[in-house]
Amino acid sequence: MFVKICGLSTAETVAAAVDAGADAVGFVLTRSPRQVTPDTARRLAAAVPPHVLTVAVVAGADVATVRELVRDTGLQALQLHGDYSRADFAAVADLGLTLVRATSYQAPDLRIGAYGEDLLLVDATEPGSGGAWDYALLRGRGLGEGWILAGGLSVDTVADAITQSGAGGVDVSSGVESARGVKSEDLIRDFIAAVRKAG
Ligand SMILES: O=C(O)c1ccccc1N[C@@H]1O[C@H](COP(=O)(O)O)[C@@H](O)[C@H]1O
Repeated sequence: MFVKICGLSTAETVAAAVDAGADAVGFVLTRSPRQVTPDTARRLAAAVPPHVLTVAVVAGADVATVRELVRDTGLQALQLHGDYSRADFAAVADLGLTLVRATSYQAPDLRIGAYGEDLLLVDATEPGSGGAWDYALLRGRGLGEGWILAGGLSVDTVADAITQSGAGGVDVSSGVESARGVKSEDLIRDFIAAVRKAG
């Protein structure tokens, strides 16, 4: 089971996620209570071992801005939330990053690779809001191998969410915070332990 901890902004919480066994860590480069600058993302990611995927998270910016944001960060993956077309994905393919298409569970084209992406992240309608949804809606929908579930997951709900949805990975932001935008090292550890137990 693939686990991504998103919205990290301090060296301590990045270390907690890595030490607890996260497969990926996300840095939000777009308007959010968790927003970090590209410089901060680069500094934080430099301390992450290469086996942990470092992900730039961007929502709604045009392709030129996306390219500018990730330039020089050294991050390994790009997670795009919003109304991006197949042409937009093609226009960032040359960056050589692992491409993550983040989309709502209500959107069409729920299949890995439909836009040339490497990973499909299926989220609530409002990314980063902590809003949960009916994860069972996606069970048996044939999304492809290893799609990632997101939206309102927490230590208490993640095991059931995995069972209900059949997802091969999970992503969390709000559910590992002590206050909006403030990550908790204990919750990060507890969340990853809950996923490992379930998976
Ligand atoms: O975390 C954010 O603030 C954020 C902002 C803009 C786009 C995506 C964001 N995070 C992603 O949102 C989902 C679920 O978050 P939550 O657990 O419901 O808070 C996840 O994919 C994050 O990567």
